[in-house]
Amino acid sequence: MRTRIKICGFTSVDAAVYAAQQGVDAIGLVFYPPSPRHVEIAQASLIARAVPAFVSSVALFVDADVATVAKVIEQVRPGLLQFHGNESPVYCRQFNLPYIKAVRVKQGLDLVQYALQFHDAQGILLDAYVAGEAGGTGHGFDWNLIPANLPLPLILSGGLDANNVGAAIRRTHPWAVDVSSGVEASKGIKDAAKVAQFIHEVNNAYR
Ligand SMILES: O=C(O)c1ccccc1N[C@@H]1O[C@H](COP(=O)(O)O)[C@@H](O)[C@H]1O
Repeated sequence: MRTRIKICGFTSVDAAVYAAQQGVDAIGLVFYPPSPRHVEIAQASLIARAVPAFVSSVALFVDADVATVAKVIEQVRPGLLQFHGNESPVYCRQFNLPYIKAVRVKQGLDLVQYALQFHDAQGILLDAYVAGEAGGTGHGFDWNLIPANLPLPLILSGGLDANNVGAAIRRTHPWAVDVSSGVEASKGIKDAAKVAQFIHEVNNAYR
C-alpha cells in the first residue's frame, strides 16, 4: 500500500506547487494566528488555487470560532478540514465537509474510544502532546501508544522528518503521514531539498 503524504504549514504558492510536483497528496494551510505558519485567507486562497488537480488542500484549525471556519470554507474552498484542538464531534460535523480529527497523544488517553466519537471523520491524526503547544512542535511521541485496533485510518504526525519517516511507516503502517517542522528551513518556510527527500523516503519505506 502506498502511504499518503500531507505536508502542512505552507505560506507561499511556490513552495506548495513545488511539493505538489514532487508528489505530495495534500497541502496544509494553518488558520491559527499564534502559529508561525498561520496564513491569511487571501494568501491561502492563492495557494489553494495554484495547487493542481488531485492534490487536496487541507484547512487546519485549533478551536476556531464557527464564523472563521465558515469564512475559510467559502473563500479558500479546502477539500478537507483538520481540527487540531479540543473540538467536539458535533462541532466538527456542522460544516458538512470531510474532516480529520487530530489528537495529541499522551499516556492514559484511550485512543480507540476517542476515535469512536469521531466515527464519521476521514481519519484520526496522532500528534505529540507538548504542554502549552497546539501542534507543529517538531516533537514525536511513543509509537507504542498507538493501538492496533484504531477504528479510523491513521495519519501519523509529530516530529517526522526524512531520517525517521521510513522507520515510522514500517513500525505503525499509517494510512498517511503529516509533517511540518521536519521539512522546513525555518518556521513557516519549507526547504525544497527536505521536502523532496521526505517524499522519497515515504515512497521507499516498504522497498
Ligand atoms: O503547523 C503548525 O504550526 C500547527 C499549529 C497548530 C496545530 C497544528 C499544527 N501543525 C500540525 O502539527 C503536526 C505536527 O507537526 P510537526 O511535523 O511536528 O511540526 C502536523 O500534523 C501539522 O499538521
